[in-house]
Amino acid sequence: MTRNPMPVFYKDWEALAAEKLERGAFEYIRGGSGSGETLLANETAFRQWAIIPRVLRDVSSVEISTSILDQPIQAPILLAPVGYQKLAYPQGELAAAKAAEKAGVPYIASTVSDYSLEEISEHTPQGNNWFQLYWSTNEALTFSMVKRAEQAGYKAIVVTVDTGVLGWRSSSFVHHFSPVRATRGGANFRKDPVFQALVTEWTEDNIIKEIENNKRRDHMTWDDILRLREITSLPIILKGIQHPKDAEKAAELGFEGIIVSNHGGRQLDAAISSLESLSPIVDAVKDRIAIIVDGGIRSGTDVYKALALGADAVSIGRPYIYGLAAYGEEGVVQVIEQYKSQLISALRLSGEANMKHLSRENLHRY
Ligand SMILES: Cc1cc2nc3c(=O)[nH]c(=O)nc-3n(C[C@H](O)[C@H](O)[C@H](O)COP(=O)(O)O)c2cc1C
Ligand SMILES: CCCCCCC(=O)C(=O)O
Repeated sequence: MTRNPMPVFYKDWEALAAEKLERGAFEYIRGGSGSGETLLANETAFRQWAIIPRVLRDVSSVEISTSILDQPIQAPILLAPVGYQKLAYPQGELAAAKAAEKAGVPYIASTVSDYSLEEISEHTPQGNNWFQLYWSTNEALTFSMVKRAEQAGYKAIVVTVDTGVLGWRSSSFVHHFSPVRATRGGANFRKDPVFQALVTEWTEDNIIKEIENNKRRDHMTWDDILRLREITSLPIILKGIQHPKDAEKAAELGFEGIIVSNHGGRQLDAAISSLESLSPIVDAVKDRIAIIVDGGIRSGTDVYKALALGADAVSIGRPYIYGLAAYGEEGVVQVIEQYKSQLISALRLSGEANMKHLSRENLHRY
């Protein structure tokens, strides 16, 4: 028997990433904001739910492929937008997006990617890529990025709405770490014609200064996002929804979906865990729009619990970045395949052949 050299558990992937990466980079990826309350709560919320197995049901065939935004996907799992992926691996976003393409799941490319949107899509001709938008201080730049995403074949725009100001990133203070400087990054900005016109002198310092000046708007409102509707026909997903009233508003305004997320515990420390946010949001929005949840999803059984509580799909951040740091594209494929087989196993062992039938009745709350 050949020994599988890849880790199996999240903690082991994390430990391997810690060995491979420079300390500041690893802590930037691993860390949360403040004292890490929400980071921890995201994971522990899953431990408060248990699966109640059913028996004597035919589970000889179990299907985990599904669709999201009318696109077929091989599992209800997406790769969350994570910026600066060269920190984890030299081929960064290219390797991660290729892994998503291979595994048949969507890849959400961040605004602050270390490869441009065009490079990512050229490397993944069969990929289901979505674009995550940080609303720039410069609206021409915002809309230019959206147009580039459309032209490069991206299938949805994910607007992150929880990052008007950056969370109190304690690990970055301790390690004095700047991800954009560490990767000499911002390739996606550098490729943008509106951005190019903003940089008067094309030096490294000026480029980074302009990225910092332009990457985030701190006074974005619902009206801004509604203007996006006028310039793109792509589905729009709002990422960073935690309150049922905001979910309700997103549905009323006709957005196609939301990502229930606290940014992996990196923004408001002491914010509610993602899983705890989910049920009230599902109740508020019912089946009107797609609901994706992220934060603390560390195995296929966590995916099962999120689906049973009403999510249509989940996205994962750190887990695949650790796979990327450990073994590049292959590591990311391995992480996704482990989630898939754990989900299949959980469905079989709990007597559920059809994951669409999962409901709160499958779960017990301690
Ligand atoms: C290193 C790192 C960088 C991230 N960069 C972005 C980003 O560029 N845009 C964004 O919307 N979210 C970003 N996120 C948040 C993720 O999209 C996602 O919400 C979070 O990682 C989910 O939690 P998990 O890591 O526990 O799975 C980032 C997260 C990490 C860990
Ligand atoms: C515009 C805000 C920059 C954030 C950089 C990436 C990110 O989201 C993170 O959590 O870190």
